[in-house]
Amino acid sequence: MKITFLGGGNMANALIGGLVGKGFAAADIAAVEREPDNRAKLEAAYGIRTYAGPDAEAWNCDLIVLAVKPQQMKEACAPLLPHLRQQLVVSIAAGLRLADLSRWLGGHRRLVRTMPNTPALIGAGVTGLYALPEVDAAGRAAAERVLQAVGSTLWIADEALMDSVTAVSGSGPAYVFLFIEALQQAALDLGFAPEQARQLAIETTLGAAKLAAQSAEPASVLRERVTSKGGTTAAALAKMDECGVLAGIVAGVIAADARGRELGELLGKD
Ligand SMILES: NC(=O)C1=CN([C@@H]2O[C@H](COP(=O)(O)OP(=O)(O)OC[C@H]3O[C@@H](n4cnc5c(N)ncnc54)[C@H](O)[C@@H]3O)[C@@H](O)[C@H]2O)C=CC1
Ligand SMILES: O=C(O)[C@@H]1CCC=N1
Repeated sequence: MKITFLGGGNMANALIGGLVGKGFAAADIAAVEREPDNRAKLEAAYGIRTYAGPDAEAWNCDLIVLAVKPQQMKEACAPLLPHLRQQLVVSIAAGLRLADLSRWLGGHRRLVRTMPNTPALIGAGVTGLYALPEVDAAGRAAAERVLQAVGSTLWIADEALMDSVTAVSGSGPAYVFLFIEALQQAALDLGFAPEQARQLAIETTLGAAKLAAQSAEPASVLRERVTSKGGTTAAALAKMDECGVLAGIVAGVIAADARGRELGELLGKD
C-alpha cells in the first residue's frame, strides 16, 4: 500500500515514525510539505520521499492522509482535486466534518475521518475512526491497518462523537503531560534534584497507567487501595478536591469537545 501525507508536521511525523518503526517500507511513504525544514527532517529521520507542492507523482498512491491544520485544509485540498481517483482519503483533522471535506474534494466519498494522538510516534497511540457508508470493507481495513501500525483503534458509529474522541484521547496526552509537569514541579519544590523529580513523576505515571490497563478493577478501586484512612494520599486527594482538580479536568474535556464542534461549524461555512 502506497501512502502519501498532505502536511508533514507534528502529527504526520508521529504517524510516519510509527509506520516506519512497524516495518512499513519508507519507499512506499511520501509527504507533500511546503516548509523546506520540515521536508529535510522527514527525509533524514525516515528516508521517505517528500514534495514541496502537489506533484502529480505524489498522488500516485492508494491512500492519502490529510495532515494539515483544519484551517489550512480547504486551501491545501484544492490542488489535490485533479489527481483524485479512487484513493482512500483519511483525514486526521480535528473538527472537520466529512460532508465539508467531501464538498472541498469535488464530492469524493471514499473518506475516513480519524483522530489519532501523539503517542503514535512510539506505537502507543489510540485512534478513533469513522467512515462514510461509501467506504467498503477493504477501504475500512486499509485505514485501520495504517492507524493500527501506531497503536490501538476503535470504530465510531456516529460522526458527531468524533469531536468527543478528539476531546478525550486526541488532546488527552496534553492533560497527562500537564499532570507529569505538576508532579515534577511538586517534587522539585520538595527538594529533589531535577533528574530524580523526573524519574519519580514519569515512572509513577507509567506504572499507574500500566496497572490500570492490566487490572480487571476500575481506576476508582485502584485509587482507593492507595488511599489509607487518615494517611498521606487521603490528605493529598482532599486538597486536590478542594482545589477542584477533578471538576477542572472534566470541564476541560467538555470544553475541548465544544471547541471541536465550534471548529466544525466554522469550517462548514467555508
Ligand atoms: N498535534 C496533535 O496532537 C494532533 C493533531 N491532529 C490533527 O492533525 C493535523 C495536523 O496537526 P499538527 O501536525 O499538530 O500541525 P502542524 O502545523 O505541525 O502540521 C501541519 C503541516 O502542514 C504543512 N502545510 C500546511 N499547509 C500546507 C499545504 N497547503 N501544502 C503542504 N503542506 C502544508 C505545514 O507546513 C505543517 O508542517 C491537524 O488537522 C490536527 O487537528 C490530530 C490528532 C492529534
Ligand atoms: O489541539 C488540537 O486541536 C489538536 C487536535 C487533538 C490534539 N491536537
